[in-house]
Amino acid sequence: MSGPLDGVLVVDLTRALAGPHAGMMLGDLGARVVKVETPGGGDDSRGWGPPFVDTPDGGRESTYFFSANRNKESIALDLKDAADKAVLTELVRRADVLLENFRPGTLAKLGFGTDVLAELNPRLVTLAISGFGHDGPEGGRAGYDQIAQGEAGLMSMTGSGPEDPQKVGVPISDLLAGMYGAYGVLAALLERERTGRGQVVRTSLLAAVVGVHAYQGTAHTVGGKVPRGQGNHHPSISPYGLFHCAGGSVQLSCGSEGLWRRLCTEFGLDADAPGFATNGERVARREEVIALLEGVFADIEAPELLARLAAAGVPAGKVRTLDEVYTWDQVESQGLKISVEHPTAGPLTLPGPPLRFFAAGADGEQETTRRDHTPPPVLGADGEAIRAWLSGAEPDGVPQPEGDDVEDGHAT
Ligand SMILES: CC(C)(COP(=O)(O)OP(=O)(O)OC[C@H]1O[C@@H](n2cnc3c(N)ncnc32)[C@H](O)[C@@H]1OP(=O)(O)O)[C@@H](O)C(=O)NCCC(=O)NCCSC(=O)C(=O)O
Repeated sequence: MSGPLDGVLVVDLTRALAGPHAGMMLGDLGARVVKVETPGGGDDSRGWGPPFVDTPDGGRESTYFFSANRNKESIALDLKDAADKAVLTELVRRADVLLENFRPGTLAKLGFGTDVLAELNPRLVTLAISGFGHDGPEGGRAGYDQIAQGEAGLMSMTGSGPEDPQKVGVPISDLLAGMYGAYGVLAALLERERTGRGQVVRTSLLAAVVGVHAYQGTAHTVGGKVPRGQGNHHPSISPYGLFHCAGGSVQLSCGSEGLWRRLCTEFGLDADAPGFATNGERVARREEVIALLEGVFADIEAPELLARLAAAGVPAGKVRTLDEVYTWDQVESQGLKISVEHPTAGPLTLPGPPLRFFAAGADGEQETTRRDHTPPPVLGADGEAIRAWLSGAEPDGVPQPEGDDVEDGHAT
């Protein structure tokens, strides 16, 4: 047992980041994920770099590819070739889930439209990720994260102000589309338990960003505002943001009046001063609040300031660079750093899965989180074993999901 999705077979036709991230999440949960790649170059992201890791055979592996493909097997299939299409057909018959993030219409052109997939395997759950939706006035439009972050409004709310739109430092629309996609897949698998039938789940980079507009969305749809970038301060809470101090800066957030009072007590300020006593007043005077606090913090070094904020119980922290994140013992303690041995690139440290599982009972809690992570695959490395498995001539040692007897065109 390697996770809650043990025995689930996922055929992952995705490339780049959005779809592969969904596949990786399902693999983290214990599903067997078979990644189907184009012969020759494979997943486009295998060519995205630097950084690359040089391998002893004179090749190289992309660290970008490593970010979204742990816990997967790889088979190279030319989906424009009849024999390779037959291999995919056999995989689809056995699969529980199929993932794709082609331009809408591409998979149908390759001979695997949703009608064909449903006929091959009525229990199949298909996740299709597009740029902007499969239908609607701009249905089928191609998309990459950069475009989606702009088109879905995220860049207009990020940055120091209206003249300075900024994208988030990671391809967040891809990652969210992958996450929403995996979440949709899990719901469809649950529904399949009741109905016996799979279904097609669709999301997009656009939907993923709109799905997290949160209070900025309702500030517009209900409040009539058009939120713009406000740098590192919050539009509706004060104080909440990045504050300069002696030789650096710290972040702090007072999301309740109690926290504001604790902050004021610690630094000798009057929490009830006219114009500052309520969050609404402080938001209206955000710049004055920032100036007041930065005046007090001007002579206090960041480590001392953080210690005082922690002692006062005010949520606070620093702005870490990734070298500081990955050497932080708290990150390690949460399983957020894993080690795998890559067949050509050698030992790799990778960001770890964000979910942990615990069996809780009278004896306490026992962690059941998957630990047997496998490295991102070399292109086509598992092709021979997968073909042998599909043909029934499985050599010893080939991993096989539980319950893979094929009945009525689906895995049982
Ligand atoms: C990413 C894309 C813009 C790329 O556009 P395209 O290059 O036009 O991709 P397509 O999906 O249409 O596929 C290109 C061609 O490759 C062919 N193709 C693909 N796989 C195979 C295999 N295995 N064998 C043979 N041929 C193949 C496919 O049939 C098409 O052929 P022809 O039809 O003959 O040309 C689009 O796929 C897209 O909008 N996807 C949905 C949104 C998404 O996931 N975007 C990437 C997020 S990652 C990201 O933004 C980031 O990391 O940053």
